[in-house]
Amino acid sequence: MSTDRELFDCIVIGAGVQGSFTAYSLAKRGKRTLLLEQFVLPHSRGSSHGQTRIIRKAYVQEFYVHMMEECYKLWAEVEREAGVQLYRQTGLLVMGPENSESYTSVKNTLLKCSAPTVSLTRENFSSHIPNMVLSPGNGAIVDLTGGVLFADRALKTAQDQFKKYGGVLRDQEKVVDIKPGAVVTVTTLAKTYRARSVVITAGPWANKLLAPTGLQLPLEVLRINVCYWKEKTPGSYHVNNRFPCFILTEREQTDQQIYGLPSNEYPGLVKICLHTGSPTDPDHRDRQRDRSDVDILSRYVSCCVPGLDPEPAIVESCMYTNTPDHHFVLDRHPQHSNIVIGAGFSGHGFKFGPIIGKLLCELSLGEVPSFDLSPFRIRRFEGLSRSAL
Ligand SMILES: Cc1cc2nc3c(=O)[nH]c(=O)nc-3n(C[C@H](O)[C@H](O)[C@H](O)COP(=O)(O)OP(=O)(O)OC[C@H]3O[C@@H](n4cnc5c(N)ncnc54)[C@H](O)[C@@H]3O)c2cc1C
Ligand SMILES: O=C(O)[C@@H]1CCCC=N1
Repeated sequence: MSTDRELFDCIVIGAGVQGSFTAYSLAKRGKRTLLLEQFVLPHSRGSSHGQTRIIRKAYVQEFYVHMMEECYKLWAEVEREAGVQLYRQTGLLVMGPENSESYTSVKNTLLKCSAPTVSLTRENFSSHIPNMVLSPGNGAIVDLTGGVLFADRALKTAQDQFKKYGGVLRDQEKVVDIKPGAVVTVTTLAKTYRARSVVITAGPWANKLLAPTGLQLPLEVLRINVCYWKEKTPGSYHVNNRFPCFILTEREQTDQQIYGLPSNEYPGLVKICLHTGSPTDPDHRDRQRDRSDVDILSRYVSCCVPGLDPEPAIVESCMYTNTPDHHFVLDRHPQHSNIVIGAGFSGHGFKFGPIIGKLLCELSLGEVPSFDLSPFRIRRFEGLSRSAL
């Protein structure tokens, strides 16, 4: 096994959205950065593939709204820098039982943070949102900043800009060992590399990568069925027909959320998914075929999105990596401060890519992060994370 002679400032492991934006931030700041990816790029085996993701300010927690305030600016900066469009504003319709905690807390946070919104009534709902039914007892508010991120394009843009700033991207190089130290040694199936710091952004593989460093986080990997539903009348759910992204904060007194995006990637097909799935091993994702969520979605489509065929036309796979509280992990390794971890994005991390990249870059350079990271610390899992050291 050969050893690369260069000493990198930082090695980022995993070229999903978080690793790609971390590497981009480091290279933009002039740091010698190596980005390692186990698969040939682009690939559809992790969490960042697919053409679209929702971007929004609509959150229960104010800290996410404040992060997004900066993140919208960072998305616009990348768009300008690369000369590509990554965001399309559609508005995000938030619906939920009018007096429920899940709905009122999102609504109150949006209003408290002065995010631009429009509150809808039962009377004016259908004139604003065509072809959708507001369930009895549900309220509706539109987060006007909500919209679609062109995900595959965003990922490629982050990687291309990283390379433009002088970064080194090696795909098809699976990392098999990390040796902590003042200089960290990273071994792939092809080579050994050395760096002053390492950032682990390995998505569903985070715990496999952390094992040699003696740390295990309480992460649960879920396989998600990504369902696309056919319009009965072509174009009726297209953004050009004012159809927004939407989130239903809870369904029939369960804590399950349903979300959707206007037809875009497949002509005439609308993406509507359940915000949960079934436990899986990322190396054996396709072994398991639980479709109970598809039945739940079929019933929802029949009653509330009546202009769609209630059988999915396409079902694809993706993975979530969930923490117990569904908040991210953005922290230094408890025993090795030059190993930084970005993990547990819990099915809602894409929209934060540029700001997470900036924050992980700051952590890896030993700086005080420009945002309060206390909600994202590893020590909140005390008793749940395992350290072998
Ligand atoms: C169906 C679905 C819908 C979603 N919708 C939204 C949404 O609307 N809005 C939103 O904001 N977020 C959404 N998300 C969440 C978002 O996509 C994820 O939070 C985000 O993509 C996580 O990125 P990541 O970089 O952490 O992980 P990944 O994209 O999985 O990247 C990790 C990378 O590390 C690589 N890797 C792992 N192990 C190794 C190794 N040993 N050596 C080298 N490389 C390695 C992997 O191959 C992979 O490329 C959704 C997710 C899914 C699955
Ligand atoms: O993060 C998002 O916006 C989406 C939609 C709601 C559930 C999870 N992902």
